[in-house]
Amino acid sequence: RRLINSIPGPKPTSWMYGSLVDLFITNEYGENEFKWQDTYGPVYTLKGCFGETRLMISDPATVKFVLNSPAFVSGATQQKAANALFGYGSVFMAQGTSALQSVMVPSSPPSQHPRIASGTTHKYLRGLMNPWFSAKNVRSTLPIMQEVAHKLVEHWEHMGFPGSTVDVTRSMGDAAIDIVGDAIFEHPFNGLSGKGNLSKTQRGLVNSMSSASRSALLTDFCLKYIPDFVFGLAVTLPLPGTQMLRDYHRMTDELGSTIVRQKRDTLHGAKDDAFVTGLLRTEDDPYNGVPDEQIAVHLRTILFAGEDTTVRLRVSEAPSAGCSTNSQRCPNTKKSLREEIDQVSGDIDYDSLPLLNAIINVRVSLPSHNPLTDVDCMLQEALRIYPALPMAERVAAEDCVLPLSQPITTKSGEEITHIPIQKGQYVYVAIGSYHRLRSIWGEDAAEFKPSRWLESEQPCKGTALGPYASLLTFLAGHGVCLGWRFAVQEIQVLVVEIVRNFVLSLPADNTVRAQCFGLTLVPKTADGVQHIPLHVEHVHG
Ligand code: HEM
Repeated sequence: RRLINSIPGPKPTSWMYGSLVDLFITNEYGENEFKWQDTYGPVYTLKGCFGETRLMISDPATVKFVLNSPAFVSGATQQKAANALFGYGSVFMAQGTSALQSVMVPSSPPSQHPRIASGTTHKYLRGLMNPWFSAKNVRSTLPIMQEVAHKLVEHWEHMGFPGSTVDVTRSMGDAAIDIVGDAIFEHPFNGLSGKGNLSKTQRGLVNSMSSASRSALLTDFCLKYIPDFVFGLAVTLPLPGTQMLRDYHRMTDELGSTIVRQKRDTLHGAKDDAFVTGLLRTEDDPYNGVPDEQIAVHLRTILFAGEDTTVRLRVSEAPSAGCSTNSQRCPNTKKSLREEIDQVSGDIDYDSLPLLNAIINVRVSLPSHNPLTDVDCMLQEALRIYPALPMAERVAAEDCVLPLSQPITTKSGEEITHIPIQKGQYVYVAIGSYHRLRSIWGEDAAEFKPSRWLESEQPCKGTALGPYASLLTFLAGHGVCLGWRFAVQEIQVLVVEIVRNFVLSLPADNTVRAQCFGLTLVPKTADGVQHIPLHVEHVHG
């Protein structure tokens, strides 16, 4: 621990909050974090609440180790929050060691469970879900996503969006929920039609958790010292926040039971390729899968993982896709992206649209003559610059040694090439900082520059860490996002449909900022309101 304390880092500005206020409560996400990286390099220390030392890492060798090593698990706070939000048994919290005892299904203790005995709960749950998220399966959901995208356009028309300035986040969230319902759970969640309360309740819950404040930082710190049973009792207190959580659980528990009942009724004991079927137990193999009542836990996990992250990303792209009025950022883009999309008709091969994918950083093989490469495209590289989760928190479950790809000079002038750390050490995997490392992404790493994805050389110089375009946006290693293919396809489909029909622009007097809290990026306007007001116009007048 002494060596950790000799690793340089920013001076704390408060004894109570350390540097966490400077990390999280800033006008724009990364305001201080990216400067710290420039000053101290890709591995530095940071003071948390009451003098606790945390490590910030963006060094690819260190990040790779942390994300792949079983020695690192989700932190206690994250696990408690996941327990409260999703319920015991979520794949998210199963990364933690304590989860291994608590997660799995009271009716089948791990010792009696052949598959769990040979691995961890986390691995087991991923094994149940992973097949559904294969490239082939995700591609088969394309028509469903396209149908929801058409409904979104109709909804905007019906609501009279064209000609006005509106917050589109709500309807984007409704569309994301409908896509999860129709494509993954084969059940209508009625977000866009307004007939269901699910997306409204979920939005309320997400918004209530997404505010950066000093008291939230303290709560976050204290949570890990609160025993599970006390936390469990606290969640039952009659407070507005906990009431909302209970309503959400009641609603999703009922929805989960309905989905299971309908699935069992249609299957009649047979099997199909559906996501839910992959989780269900059967009479022939009662120890495989999860009990019926746990489907609601996975429903909540997928709803949160698939709605919150994706909607925030898509909305941050929307102005640039339809072309922001910010001429410094994208003077030509509107025409070129629109042209690219207008040129295709019939069945779209989304992966073959260079500009569209440059926005979201898909690497594509370009045609020999690409009319768009000379376009000074300045669309946001949304996935790189605005990763929905710009930081992942992990804690060492045992003593271990972290590798470094470049040596660090300690405060005492000693050069070290690895860092021994003790059990209980908290680490932030700094995803947003990694995406701004000049050694990896070039001198212009901090710039919005989609054209980097249109050049013949890979923009990422170094070992690829994530599953997609060498980005860490979907993380990497054993906790890598299960739904990354699904998310990418969903973004492609919705952006294309929106750009085909509408021109979006940011109102001139309203700058949207991204603030980081609860570890996700939250878009806000200068007055602190969580929304993105966009001016919507029809494409053709
Ligand atoms: C742009 C959209 C998305 C982004 C940026 C994103 C990012 C991430 C990240 C960074 C993690 C790791 C979190 C951590 O361990 O701290 C994660 C996990 C996860 N994501 Fe995504 N995600 C997106 C969309 C989706 C979608 C659409 C789904 C499902 C339909 C999904 C399902 C999951 C699940 C189940 C996990 C937990 C994996 C595990 O713990 O093993 N995600 N995602």
